[in-house]
Amino acid sequence: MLKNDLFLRAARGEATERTPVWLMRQAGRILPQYRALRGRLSGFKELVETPELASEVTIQPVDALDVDAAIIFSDILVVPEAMGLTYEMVEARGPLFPEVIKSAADVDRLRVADPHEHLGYVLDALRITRKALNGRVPLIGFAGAPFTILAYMVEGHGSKTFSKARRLLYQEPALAHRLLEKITATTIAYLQAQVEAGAQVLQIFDSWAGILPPAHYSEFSARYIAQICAALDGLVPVTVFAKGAWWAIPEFAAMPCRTIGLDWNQDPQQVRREAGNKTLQGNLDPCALYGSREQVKAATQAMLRQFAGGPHIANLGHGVYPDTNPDNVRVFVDTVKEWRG
Ligand SMILES: Cc1c2[nH]c(c1CCC(=O)O)Cc1[nH]c(c(CCC(=O)O)c1C)Cc1[nH]c(c(CCC(=O)O)c1C)Cc1[nH]c(c(C)c1CCC(=O)O)C2
Repeated sequence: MLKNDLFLRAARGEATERTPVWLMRQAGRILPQYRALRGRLSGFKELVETPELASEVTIQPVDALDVDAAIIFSDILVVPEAMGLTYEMVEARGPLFPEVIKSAADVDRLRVADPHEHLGYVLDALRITRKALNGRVPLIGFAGAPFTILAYMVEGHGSKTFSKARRLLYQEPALAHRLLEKITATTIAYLQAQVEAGAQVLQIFDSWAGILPPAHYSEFSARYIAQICAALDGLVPVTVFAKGAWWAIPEFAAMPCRTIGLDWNQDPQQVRREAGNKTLQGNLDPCALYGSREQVKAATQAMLRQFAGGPHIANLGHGVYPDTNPDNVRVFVDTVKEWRG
């Protein structure tokens, strides 16, 4: 059924004729066709909540960049919204929650969302996209890790420190756990529904993992990611990407996930030693794409060399930055495709 199943085979740990490649945040502002469509709409949320349009921008990078996987166009912040906390996407600023979680009563008011009732627009986008892709490449579904979602729900917006969210872990750990449990229950049902709707791979984004000390990371984040992986075990391959949490690799290695995502600060050989037989994904520095074509090619080859010795899915170490020249993204993709380690 799949014409290109390189990603799925690499995720399962099978040998592939070449390394599969895609980019986190490939659907979005690096593509002029995305910006053109986005410019005709009222805002980001209209795009996310209109399944036909979300599907269109999901497929744009498959056409324009020739990547080996599509990632459904959505956002991790649809989960807090489904639980009862609305977000706004402020132009040139980022996400904003007009109301935040401050007290036990706030946590009590949140619901464990039924994905069919509250996230039907994402499930519809997955169904439409799966059909439109017609087996060209696998479709990735995703969600934020519970801690990263808590960070936005408590802080209310992006932050360098997320100190309000981190304060909660010290001052009211029991309340933090109650919130994390509700987010986890919602996320499990949501990811299972994504698979039913057509997602063939799932990725969990723990974008703010790196701000926690290791002991807090185990207690407030890894523990819930493990529950999610256990609930999805046997369904589809799951990738865990925890930016900055280099110390947590042995913990991820013990989870029933298939792939571990690396950021650009991590050493692939070191991770291979700690991660057993997992597939590794990553990890070119997104800023390497600001170089010349020759520099991009050399940096990509150097990255590929570092992943020798086990299954690898090539990617950046975090999402592609909006001001990246798509021509250089093509050089990255083509260099991976030509590589025969
Ligand atoms: C932390 C996080 C968010 N969202 C996401 C994360 C985890 C990944 C990461 O760490 O980068 C995940 C996400 N957000 C988006 C996708 C779409 C699929 C893809 O990867 O191409 C994915 C997988 C679309 C988006 N999500 C957002 C945009 C840009 C909004 C626009 O088009 O105006 C897109 C394309 C907005 C967004 N959404 C979020 C922020 C902080 C912002 C503003 C900053 C930014 O623009 O990157 C929250």
